[in-house]
Amino acid sequence: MRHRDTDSVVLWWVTVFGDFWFGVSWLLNQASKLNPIRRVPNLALLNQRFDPPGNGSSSSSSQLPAVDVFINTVDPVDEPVLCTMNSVLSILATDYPVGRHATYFSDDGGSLVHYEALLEVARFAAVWAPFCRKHRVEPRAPESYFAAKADNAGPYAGDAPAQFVDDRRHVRREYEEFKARLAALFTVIPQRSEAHGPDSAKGATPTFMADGTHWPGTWFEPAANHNKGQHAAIVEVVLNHPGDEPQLGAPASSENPMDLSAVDVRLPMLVYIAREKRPGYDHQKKAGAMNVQLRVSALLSNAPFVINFDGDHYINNSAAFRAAMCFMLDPRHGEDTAFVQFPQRFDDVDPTDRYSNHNRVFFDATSLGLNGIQGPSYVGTGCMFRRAALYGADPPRWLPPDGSVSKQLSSSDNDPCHHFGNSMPFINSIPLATHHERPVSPPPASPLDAELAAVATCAYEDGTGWGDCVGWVYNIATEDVVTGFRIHRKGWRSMYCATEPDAFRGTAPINLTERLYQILRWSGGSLDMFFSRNSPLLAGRRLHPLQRVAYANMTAYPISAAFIFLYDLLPLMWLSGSEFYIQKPFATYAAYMFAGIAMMEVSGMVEITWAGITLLDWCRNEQFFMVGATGVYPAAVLHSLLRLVGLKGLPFKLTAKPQSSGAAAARERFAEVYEVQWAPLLVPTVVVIAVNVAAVGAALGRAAAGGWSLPQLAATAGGMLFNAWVLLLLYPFALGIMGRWSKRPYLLFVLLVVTLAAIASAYVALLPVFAPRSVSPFWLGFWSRVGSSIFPTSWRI
Ligand SMILES: O=c1ccn([C@@H]2O[C@H](COP(=O)(O)OP(=O)(O)O[C@H]3O[C@H](CO)[C@@H](O)[C@H](O)[C@H]3O)[C@@H](O)[C@H]2O)c(=O)[nH]1
Ligand SMILES: [Mn+2]
Repeated sequence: MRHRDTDSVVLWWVTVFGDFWFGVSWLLNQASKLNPIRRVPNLALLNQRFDPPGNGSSSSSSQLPAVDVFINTVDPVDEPVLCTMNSVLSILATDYPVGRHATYFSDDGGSLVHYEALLEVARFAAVWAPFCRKHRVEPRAPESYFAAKADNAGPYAGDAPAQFVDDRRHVRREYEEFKARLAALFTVIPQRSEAHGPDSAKGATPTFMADGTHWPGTWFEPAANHNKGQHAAIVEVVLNHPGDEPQLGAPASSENPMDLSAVDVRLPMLVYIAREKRPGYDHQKKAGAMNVQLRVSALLSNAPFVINFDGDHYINNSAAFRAAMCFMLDPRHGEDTAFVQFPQRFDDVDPTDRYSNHNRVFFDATSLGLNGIQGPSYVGTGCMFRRAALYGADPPRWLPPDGSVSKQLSSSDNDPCHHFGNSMPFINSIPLATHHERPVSPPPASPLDAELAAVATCAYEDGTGWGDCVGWVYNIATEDVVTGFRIHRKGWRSMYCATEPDAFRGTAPINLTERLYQILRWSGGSLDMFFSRNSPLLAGRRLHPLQRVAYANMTAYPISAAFIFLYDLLPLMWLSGSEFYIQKPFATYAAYMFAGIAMMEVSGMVEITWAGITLLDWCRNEQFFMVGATGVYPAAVLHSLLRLVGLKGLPFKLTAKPQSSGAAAARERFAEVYEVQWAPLLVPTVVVIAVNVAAVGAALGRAAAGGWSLPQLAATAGGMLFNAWVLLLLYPFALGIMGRWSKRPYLLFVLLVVTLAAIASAYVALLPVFAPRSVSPFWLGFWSRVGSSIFPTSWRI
């Protein structure tokens, strides 16, 4: 490399360094894809060994280990209660031995609506779960089940085809009534409280439960000790442990037209939890909620396995728990497997997936690459854990020959990581949680109410290892990636499990601004992790070297954006009109560059073809990375810098959920795609678009004014390719800020042409004033944008 111009030496270094960084990240990115592995669970073998046929899900002789299911929500309105309750129903009806799974519902809003909705769920599930078992219907979330077209339903799989149509009609009616009762909760509860009248002593209107007592959680009219950030801990068992013996239902009768005489009608255990909230405490959002679930469930059912998902995700394939068990119980790697991650799949994403919500490249290619190393990262939902691994145990393969996981966890040395808090029943439960052969705990003999509330208080975790080396990790926006990492660095492995049909499905933000806030949280959290004690660079030797590389890439990727952003703004210099000189790329350089681009594109193609992803998915991924890189990732870098100097960083918010209640049916589908919500986060990308459009317009003007020789024109055209490329990558963003107009995308092109013409003529008019004699720094863009335009990303965007 030769460089003769001293004027632009700083820029020269920036681009050299930037391109070097892109090259290195590309190479590192490839490193984690060297050994992609797709593993398929063998359900037949699992059932044969642990749940012999003939017994079905009603078996009491099943040897399948117990599972505690965690589900989280915050607010019955922001996260529509119907959607959340559908998730709960899909769990209660799932195909797993009824006595061997228990559901822990965490309500961070402390709302009576959620509690009473669960009571309604318990009532409706008495019809729904037996119906699903009898006719083996899928999916077992009623809203999705009834919404599916009959021709998508697949062949009938149950034992009573003759009764199916009648039963389905009956259950559908019941479901409609259930929905009406759910919707009514928002009026019934305030009316009930109104009827009781205000509490004269406190001067507030309490929210009353059906039995006439005060609800200990949040009140409709918040009062001291009864608002969202301040209320007592509540743990209520909604459905108790059903016992291990199957209970057949009643034959059809006039009251109950569904014949259940051959169906197990038990329902699995269901528990409502609202952890204590106190002002001044950092409640650690979802991670804090799940650590409470971990302790409460330990006291009640203490299953050796835990599966967690978000309130807006439901079980779409009721064999999901069994599929995960195939990996956990596998004699080859099973006992060293800490978690089994399923891909996240989404309903209700607009058909063209404008903002890459499906993240196909990450879920269908990258994750398989990781699966061939030490395993996929944890992505927050649809993941089954080994409880002992969450408690901070070492995997068996790293234990001394005479050690065992349970021995290690119960050794109470002074290690703060073995400090689980001071609940003796909890501490006693720890060694038991490692034996998965153990049948599920019977319901506790002595009343545990006080203990249950105690482990759900804020103060319980003070001075313990919770949030640090026990449970889900705190003080970070992406508790998921870092929690998975903490487990990997101990030497555990994880498994990736994609099933057909999808194991879980959920909702995703399809509005541009919401989506950008989501990736801001992810990228900011990831970068925080990179600069924290949990940095992949600081992990010990138990972390596989390639896994370390993958984690480094997965957490440091926002840094690349700093360069991309800069490159995208380079045309600005040329617009300034002052003299500027940059060396042209010489022929050999250009040849290498094009060969490099071709190689990267081809390897990308091979990758997506192997993974079975469509070209559109891939383009969306590239496009959305560029959208992120121009606004969100620089913001994430800023956030991390603020945190590094001890400031608070950016605030992160709950991802908005599609509001499916009420008039939704009448409303247009995917309406959120067309909503424009202005936010500062949008501005940098708008600037990049403006700069690139202006640069192209100015170049056209210059060409029209006859300011260039033919070779110069050709060179400019070459440089403009890259402006066009940037604009093409930002196309979804441009559609996003057009709002409803984006229903007619051709308008965007009309607008583009008009703008270009306007800028070109303005430039021609102004040319005599500024009279630049410069050589186009498109050259700069030309060679330095090599990296930015093709920098591939396969991380979660
Ligand atoms: O104080 C809180 C905040 C959130 N949540 C729950 O956490 C889940 C995820 O929150 P959401 O705002 O929906 O985030 P998403 O962007 O949809 O979540 C993705 O990204 C998160 C990491 O940032 C992961 O934890 C999630 O599993 C993953 O789906 C939801 O069920 C919430 O109810 C709580 O329980 N308490
Ligand atoms: Mn979500």
